[in-house]
Amino acid sequence: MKISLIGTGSFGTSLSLVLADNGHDVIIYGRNNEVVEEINTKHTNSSYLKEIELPSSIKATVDLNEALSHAELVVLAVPVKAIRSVTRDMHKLLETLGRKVQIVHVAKGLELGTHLRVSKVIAEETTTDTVKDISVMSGPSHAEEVAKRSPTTVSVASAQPEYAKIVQDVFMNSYFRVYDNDDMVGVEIGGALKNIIALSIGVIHGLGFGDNAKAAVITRGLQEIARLGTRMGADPLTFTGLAGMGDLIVTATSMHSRNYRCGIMLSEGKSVEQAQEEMGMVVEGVNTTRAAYELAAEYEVEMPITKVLYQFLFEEMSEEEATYALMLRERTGETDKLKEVMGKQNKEWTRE
Ligand SMILES: NC(=O)C1=CN([C@@H]2O[C@H](COP(=O)(O)OP(=O)(O)OC[C@H]3O[C@@H](n4cnc5c(N)ncnc54)[C@H](O)[C@@H]3O)[C@@H](O)[C@H]2O)C=CC1
Ligand SMILES: O=C(CO)COP(=O)(O)O
Repeated sequence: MKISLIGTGSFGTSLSLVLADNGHDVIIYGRNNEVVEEINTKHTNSSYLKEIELPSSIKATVDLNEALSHAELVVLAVPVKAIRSVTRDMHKLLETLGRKVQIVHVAKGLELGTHLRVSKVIAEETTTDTVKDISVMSGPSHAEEVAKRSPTTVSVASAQPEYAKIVQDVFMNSYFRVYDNDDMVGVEIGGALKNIIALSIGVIHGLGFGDNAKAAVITRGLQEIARLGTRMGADPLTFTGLAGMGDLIVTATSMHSRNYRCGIMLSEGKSVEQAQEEMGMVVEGVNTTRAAYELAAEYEVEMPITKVLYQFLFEEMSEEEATYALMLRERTGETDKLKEVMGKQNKEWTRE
């Protein structure tokens, strides 16, 4: 299949390798001339993936028009904050070209201000004249390990299940396994909100807290992800899967994770801006903490870890105050609030 990847960062590049391994005709669009030149001439992308040799069949371009002229399937691998402008540009070009494509996005976050899931942002900026379907692919998949062809599993969800199957077919191979899932809300919310918990775990790791504290934040974090997600229409079961627990484990326990590493830097007294600058790659958890904090208020869902991280990041709450705020909360049952949300939904979870 002719596939265009948008974004020559860590994940876009590693996915281009999977697709090239599967024999697809792959072009990758990036805005940075040097990176594009390096992919085309040296078959490496050393700014994002160290010591990885890319298949020489992968072509890169700085011309979005060229990338889209080629595509049947477009894989969107840019940070959440770039999704709206990139899809707006794509829509205009596709209209001019008279072309219609399938989109699968891999971005993990919520849009600031609107609090929208990424598929909703894409839908707002495109029409059925230019886009056949929008899918999301998400799960425990550090770019560094995918690029080393280390066994990886992810989920794909789509509003129209037949399109999820196309994504599954295109990506699946002996080291990259794709499960389809019919819960788009859950897959997107799991991927977005795990970054909040990974950032929190980075902070508590940096502060020297122990494994008990980490397990507590991971587990209670998953409960609050499931509460907000279920309230938004997700299937609670999705959060026990790859896009939920799976991605939470991989991000909250690994030095590959930019969110986890950003948390450690914050615990060392660096500012959010310093940490992001030093990372040189996207840390989605910062904006997503703000969006999820606001969304939780909108949906009237309790999210204590998100709230405390929000106050720590944006309102100068100290680590000590943050710890007390969590540990000394009013006593509560372990699963009561999730059950309450599930009861309130009082309807079948929705595909969209
Ligand atoms: N790195 C990973 O292991 C994984 C990342 N993701 C998600 O994929 C998304 C992208 O992440 P990474 O590739 O890791 O980020 P990255 O920071 O490594 O690369 C981002 C790329 O997007 C490009 N970009 C930014 N704005 C752009 C624009 N307006 N037009 C064109 N290109 C633009 C940057 O130049 C850069 O090449 C994020 O939402 C992330 O959460 C998902 C799964 C795994
Ligand atoms: O989502 C990821 C792995 O599944 C990568 O997480 P980070 O963005 O924290 O690096």
